[in-house]
Amino acid sequence: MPELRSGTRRDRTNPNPAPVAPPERPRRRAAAARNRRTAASAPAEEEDLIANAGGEAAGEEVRILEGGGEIGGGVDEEGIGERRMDDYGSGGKSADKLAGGEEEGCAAPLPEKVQVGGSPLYKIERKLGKGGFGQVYVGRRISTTNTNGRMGGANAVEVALKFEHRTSKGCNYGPPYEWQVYNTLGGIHGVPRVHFKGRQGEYYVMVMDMLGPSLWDVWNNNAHTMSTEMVACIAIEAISILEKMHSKGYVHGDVKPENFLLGPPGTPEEKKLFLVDLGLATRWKDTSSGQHVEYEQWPDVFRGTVRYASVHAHLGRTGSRRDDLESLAYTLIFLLRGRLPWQGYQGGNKGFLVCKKKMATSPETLCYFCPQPFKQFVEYVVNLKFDEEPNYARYISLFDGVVGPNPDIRPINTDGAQKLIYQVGQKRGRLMMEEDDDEQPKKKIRMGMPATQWISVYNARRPMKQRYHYNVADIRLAQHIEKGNEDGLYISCVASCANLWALIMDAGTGFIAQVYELSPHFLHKEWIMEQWEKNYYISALAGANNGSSLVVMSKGISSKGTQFAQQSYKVSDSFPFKWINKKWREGFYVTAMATAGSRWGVVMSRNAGFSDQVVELDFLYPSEGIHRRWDSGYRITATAATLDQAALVLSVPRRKPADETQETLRTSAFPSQHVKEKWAKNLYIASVCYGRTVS
Ligand SMILES: Nc1ncnc2c1ncn2[C@@H]1O[C@H](COP(=O)(O)OP(=O)(O)OP(=O)(O)O)[C@@H](O)[C@H]1O
Repeated sequence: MPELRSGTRRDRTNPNPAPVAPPERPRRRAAAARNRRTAASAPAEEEDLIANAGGEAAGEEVRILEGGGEIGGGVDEEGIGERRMDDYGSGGKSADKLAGGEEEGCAAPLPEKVQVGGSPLYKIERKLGKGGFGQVYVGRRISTTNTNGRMGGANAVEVALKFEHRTSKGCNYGPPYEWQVYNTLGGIHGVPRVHFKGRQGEYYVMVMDMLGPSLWDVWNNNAHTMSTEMVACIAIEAISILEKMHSKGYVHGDVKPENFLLGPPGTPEEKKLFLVDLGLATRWKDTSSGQHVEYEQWPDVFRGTVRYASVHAHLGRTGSRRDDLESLAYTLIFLLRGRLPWQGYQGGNKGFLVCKKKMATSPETLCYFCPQPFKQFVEYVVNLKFDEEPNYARYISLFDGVVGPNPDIRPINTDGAQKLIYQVGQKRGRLMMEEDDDEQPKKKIRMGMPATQWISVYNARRPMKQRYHYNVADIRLAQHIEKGNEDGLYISCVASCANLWALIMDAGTGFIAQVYELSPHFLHKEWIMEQWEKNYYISALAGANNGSSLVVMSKGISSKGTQFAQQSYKVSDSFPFKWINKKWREGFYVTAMATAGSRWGVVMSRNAGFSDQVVELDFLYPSEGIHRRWDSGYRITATAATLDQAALVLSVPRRKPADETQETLRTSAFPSQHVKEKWAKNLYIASVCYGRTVS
């Protein structure tokens, strides 16, 4: 198991942000819960209540009911629809990292001389740089053994010595995790070679090839500018380095200007590009099976550097090849334009605001004033799927027109890229990549145009009566609910749009009793606790933009439905994933969810009838994630959305339904007509919410 480093954030002397170092991600279930560095931005917590009900009988599962709501959107007058049993016949189926270094209060002084793992003896000279974990110094060889007097290689007169203190979080389990990665990647195209490593006193020391300035240094020393040709050459060569790294099964995980170094000045390698700092590298390909690693999302886990991280990394998705390329795209635009649109955010929710801005910035806006190839590159990489193989050769060829035709006089050595283009050309039986004829046109995301919509989810059920009401004002709620109850229907979901309610009532809930309350609070604790005392549990809730809420609490039938054994809810200013994660470990599952304005309300219950649960959270409808989860047996069981984000909870039911069909719809108006079409196919609304869907 890889050890990963972790620590707390601190500012660097370098004005650029350093990576955030998260604590270990908890293991939720057997599948691929790898150690991660996580960011800890605890949301403002307001409620965390538990109802401990004594022994309600548990039988079969009750469908979990949910609702969500948001403001905005054009809505018309109140509507109602009903599917009766006789409608369609009855035969149908239904950071910054903290290094052990001098300024951080780690008292251990660096040794004056270093000799580790059979290396020559080195005298420590000037400092080359410092990151969140390590500090890097020049080591000058003073022993005379094994020397041929030349620079470079294991016998070099000057080497780079990377020190990590043994108490640094990255060394919790022994030597730094980065060492393992260097074992595989050290010395491949664009990665410096590590010659010796070992522990000396309080420090783990890695002896590596000495390199020159970073791209950030070059940009900084050149009045915060860099020529288009230089950046295009960097693009070309960096893509080829990433291709090589990826071909070895790794993603770098922290691509940024500070981690690209040039060779030492005055040497034949001074124009050669290297990528360093492999402390966040992870495998995208499983070593033994050769398969792509499993897709996961842990919305409170962040790895990398906020400014350059991919949107997927912000959202806690498993790192894959696309993330390095997206970070490279931001690196290039930064070097070219001197600034990225999401710089300058501060405060506890900086990560959220930066990610939101990244999602809201179209490639056109990001690359305004940049030559066309940069925009095309951004467009390609932000549209890559989780396990999609990037077309590296094609990306490289985008920059052909921006760099000079003679590779020998380019500001950056592009040998690696030329080799790659040549190899791919050979493989394909042609020399260059003009095409791609075989590429399907893709639906573009991140158009910089946010939209809010209804998200409705439909499950296959045996024919039953279901009824919906939408655009319901507060005062009309009671009469609809009473009428429904008279007809033998209970509320299964609620939602809100523009301070009006949507109400789904049906005959298939399995409830035996139900109460509800419309309250000006999100949520009304006293009332909920009173009902908990009477063994009612929250079965659906919705919040309006004005802060009011509609909470529905129900009792289940023991012979037909599961009665929750315990329930807990939380209201918070950001999506409370940390809390959800904690509750998962205590045996709770999300059973209802809603939003009021930008606040989230999440209800979790024990004995919920699920064997596993995941969350998909995004700044748009997370289509790719949902399809992946569907393929692995999850079904959406709760939805909610704010104006910024949509969250979908997907669960594996303990009892598999006879028909697992589930469909979703996104519509700008309440899907009144669509619902009828779904009913005709015995698909019934299982969840509905209104909020952010596309951008
Ligand atoms: N081989 C090298 N030759 C010259 N300078 C180097 C070398 N390796 C690292 N440096 C310098 O030291 C700095 C810190 O190194 P590195 O990024 O590996 O440390 P880190 O603590 O893992 O950093 P981070 O906080 O980015 O994770 C680099 O930005 C670079 O300036």
